[in-house]
Amino acid sequence: MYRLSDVQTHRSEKDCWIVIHGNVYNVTKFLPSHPGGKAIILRHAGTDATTAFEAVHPAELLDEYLHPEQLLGKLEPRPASENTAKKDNQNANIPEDDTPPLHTILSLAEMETLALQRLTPKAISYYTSGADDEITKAANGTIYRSILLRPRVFIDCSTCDISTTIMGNRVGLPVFVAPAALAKLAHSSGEAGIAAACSEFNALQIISKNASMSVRDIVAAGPNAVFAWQLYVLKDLTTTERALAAISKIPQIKFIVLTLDAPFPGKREADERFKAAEVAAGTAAQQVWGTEAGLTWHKTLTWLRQHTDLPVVLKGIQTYEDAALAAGHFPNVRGIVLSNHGGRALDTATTPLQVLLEMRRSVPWVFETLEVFVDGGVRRGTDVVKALALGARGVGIGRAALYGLNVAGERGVKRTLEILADETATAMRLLGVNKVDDLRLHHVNTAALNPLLYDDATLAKDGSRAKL
Ligand code: HEM
Ligand SMILES: Cc1cc2nc3c(=O)[nH]c(=O)nc-3n(C[C@H](O)[C@H](O)[C@H](O)COP(=O)(O)O)c2cc1C
Repeated sequence: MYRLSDVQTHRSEKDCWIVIHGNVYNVTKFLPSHPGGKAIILRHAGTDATTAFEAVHPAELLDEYLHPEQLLGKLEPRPASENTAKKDNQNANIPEDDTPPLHTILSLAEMETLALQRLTPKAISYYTSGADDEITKAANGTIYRSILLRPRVFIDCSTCDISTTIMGNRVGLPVFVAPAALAKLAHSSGEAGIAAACSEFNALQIISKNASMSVRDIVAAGPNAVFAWQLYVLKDLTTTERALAAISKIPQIKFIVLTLDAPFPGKREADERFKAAEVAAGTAAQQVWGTEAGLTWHKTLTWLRQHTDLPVVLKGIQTYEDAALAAGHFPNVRGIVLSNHGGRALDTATTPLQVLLEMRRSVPWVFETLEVFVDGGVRRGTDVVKALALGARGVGIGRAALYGLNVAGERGVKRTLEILADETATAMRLLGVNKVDDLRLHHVNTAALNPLLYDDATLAKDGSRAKL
């Protein structure tokens, strides 16, 4: 049993103790490998960091990342009046009463503008940043504007059904919430707020491996939502295997999404600058990455099959060759997400929409074998119908959900999904389409993008499959 005064004497980089949930931890060795940087932990060194920790992390993370010997023992209970736990106001928002009536927010762009006025500087640098010059981040969205829609007339569109299925699960709309870490930086309701909003639409939420709340709490908040769980394979495989075993006991999780486009962190300068400013005396902020960089097709997918019976979706596919490799070879792989991590990983990488078109051109058979999803830059219902017409089964939003969450918690995400659902239905009606499956290639003119597509003439001619 330790007293707080004992803990207070260990507050340096060479000797750092913190208290979380009444337990005293020696985190000295963990400091350099903390993915959020050492500075933020050092700010709480020698204190009770429970409030700060809970503001961004679920309790499970402690067992996952810290070794048993780093748990030193219990903190002597103190009367509530003496509770010195630091109140961390890093996630403080402008009070929600300042939020305009949500029905007056008409577009995702407006929601984003509002969020950017409210989010803390930390959250802005973490959420908005893209890699390097943010060329891919911007292109993900602008590329949708190069596709023109081809509406048909004299088609009865008095009804319009935007529901569909994703990996065999009925969902109320073809838009899903992509996995994004640390939703509590946007709003205290965190990923549970997103789940509750998804529940209203029977929508899919893919829960990030780096969610700020426990998966059980998230799924409990969304009784009518559909859930998948996103996986980063950690360097410590046993820890990942334990996490997969825990997930398999949560029946609401319908499939696993393995993210592949970030084997190493991208250079997100806005975020690095923020972290550097947090670090004392100009010490450079290190890039820290806890995920395994040595994943390969056979080794990793065979290993994964041994640890989960759930279908697997590969996220971060960025070429038609990899789409082809994913199809047909591994029975557990049933889907792919064309994604470049919202422009957060490799800058100037191809946009998901181009990859979708390249797949149509070079490996159209993949659409019969796998469910294909896209994410990145989706802001309008017209974006959604374009991706669907080209063969995507569903379209993900990342930042847009976090912005809605920031503006008004669950209600803000609900409004975000409502805007996209309404815009999607309007676009379908005006195109002369009354159900999702009727959106077809002839509804889009993609000619302007032809010069921007990767041209592998040989493969296109003989139609041969990419080799493993
Ligand atoms: C001591 C146990 C802790 C563990 C095991 C831990 C673990 C992690 C992990 C795995 C991430 C990665 C999330 C991502 O990349 O998206 C992360 C990020 C982060 N952690 Fe911790 N953490 C700990 C303590 C703390 C404390 C005490 C704070 C204080 C507020 C904190 C604040 C953050 C923040 C703000 C991030 C954001 C990541 C970023 O800026 O890139 N963590 N932590
Ligand atoms: C703040 C933030 C955190 C993210 N965290 C994850 C993550 O933990 N796992 C993952 O697979 N993708 C993550 N992504 C990528 C998203 O799943 C998605 O691919 C991307 O945000 C789509 O682009 P958009 O933000 O333009 O919609 C994150 C994206 C953002 C913006």
